[in-house]
Amino acid sequence: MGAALVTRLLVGAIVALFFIIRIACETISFYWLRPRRIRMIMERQGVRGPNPRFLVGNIPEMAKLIAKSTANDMNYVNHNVVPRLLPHYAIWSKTYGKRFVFWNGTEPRLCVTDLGMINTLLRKYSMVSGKSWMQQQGVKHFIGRGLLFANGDEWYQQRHILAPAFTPHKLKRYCVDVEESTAQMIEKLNTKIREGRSEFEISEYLKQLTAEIISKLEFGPNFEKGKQIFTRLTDLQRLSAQASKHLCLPGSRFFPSKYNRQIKALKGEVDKSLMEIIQGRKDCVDIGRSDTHGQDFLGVLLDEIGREKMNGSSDHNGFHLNLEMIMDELKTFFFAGHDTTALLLSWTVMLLATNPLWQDKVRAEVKDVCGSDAPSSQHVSKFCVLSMVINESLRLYPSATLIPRMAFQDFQLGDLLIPKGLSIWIPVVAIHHNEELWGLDVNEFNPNRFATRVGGHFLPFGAGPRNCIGQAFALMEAKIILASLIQRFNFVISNNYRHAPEVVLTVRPKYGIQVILKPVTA
Ligand code: HEM
Repeated sequence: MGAALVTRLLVGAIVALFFIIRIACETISFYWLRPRRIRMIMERQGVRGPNPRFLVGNIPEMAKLIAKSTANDMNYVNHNVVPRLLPHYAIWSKTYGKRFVFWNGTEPRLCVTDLGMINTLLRKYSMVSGKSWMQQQGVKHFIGRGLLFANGDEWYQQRHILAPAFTPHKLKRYCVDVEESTAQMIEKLNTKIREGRSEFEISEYLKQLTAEIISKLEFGPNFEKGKQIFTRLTDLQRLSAQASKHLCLPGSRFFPSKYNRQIKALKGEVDKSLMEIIQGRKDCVDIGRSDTHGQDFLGVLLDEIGREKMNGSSDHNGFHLNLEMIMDELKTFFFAGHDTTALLLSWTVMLLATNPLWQDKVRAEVKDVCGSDAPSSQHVSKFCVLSMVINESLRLYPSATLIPRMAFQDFQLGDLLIPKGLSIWIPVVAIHHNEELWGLDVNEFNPNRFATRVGGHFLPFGAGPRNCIGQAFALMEAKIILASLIQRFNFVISNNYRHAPEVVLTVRPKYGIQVILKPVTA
């Protein structure tokens, strides 16, 4: 009896020791050996960069540079934003050349601006590269395993399941919601003007508008509840944005720190409310109260689960959608689909408010195309000048400053061997402001450059199979909203506007966009 107990204890101790040694080895490999190996491989190929510090890499240096470059507003509305938004890129690309490696904590990141390499990476290697562990950890509590952060086969199957939600027929349907919500916002603005107000912080209105629209797209009749949930999700996004500061230390995500506790509590609250909507919609069909899950995005996803149940198998190579994943997709699409579009609209209003000649040109086009009708999906394809203006806005202020990809296996990219575990960063905002690609007026607002097709150096929606799934919808939505605004109002930039773009996941105006609105008289 005694001997058996001792044997069991001994076996237990050996197993525990085995696991401790394994975890220690994995930690050493992950935090030290692997990064060292990647650094050596890249140095052998002549790619260098700033020296990283243990565990924190170049994060403190980047944080310091950004704090300095964004400490003050820009002197006047000028669009030379790269030294302000990516000061580390501006300095390191001068010191180390067009491609260099820097370290986000223990994650090595190769910065690449060569268009041939970018094209190959985004188009050819979409299955063997993707979002890194560090990035996934940063958004784990916020949007989880939805399309934006999924990788490999899981990403591929999700993309195929979600594509039917963005057919031209569905987009037209969603536009009815865009038109309705825009009309309501315009009415709100008009009421305030009638009450005597003339200055508006327009980006706040546009954020609320796009949040309402994406909530309608996702939840249809349940959109008001969806909107409330998404307010909490925005708080969660703000907390998650600080993740890189909190994830450098090994195991830090397990510490019961104030940050970790706050994030978990908020996530619990958001998930519970979302699950109530999802389950409610599903129950209606299960108990026979309704024979359809609905035409909205949630309906498309629940239909997919219903189809799997009926067929008894998945059409997607064994990949199964479940309610948890639906929740992650709903959060992902809210995150990816409302702030980005609101920012496009806000920057475009700012650009038109500071370029009255272009504002007049767009207004004349809207009058030509729509007459006195409210802009709608049927007008969208006829807005040529507006399209050029939107593209120029996306060039100067792309919501996504960077497109990241981590290599999941070794592969050849141009003349470089990319080792497994190396992250590749495409600095979109720097490419969009590159004089060699765009000409001497690169930092000026000149929509005429989009009068003809531009090449692979215009990347506001990414490229290749992993490009933005919502691109067509975002552009339709933006055109309807901007055309509606410009049809009804003249906008002039207010003296209170402070030009201070900053990056908080996306490129945003630090103090909003203050404009003076005057109703257009016929
Ligand atoms: C002006 C508005 C928008 C901009 C500038 C934008 C930009 C982007 C970019 C650059 C990517 C690629 C990210 C990468 O390759 O890592 C992306 C992906 C994505 N976008 Fe958008 N987006 C916009 C609007 C939308 C809208 C309206 C939706 C949804 C309704 C949406 C949903 C997504 C999703 C789900 C992905 C991930 C696609 C995948 O990985 O397969 N986006 N977006």
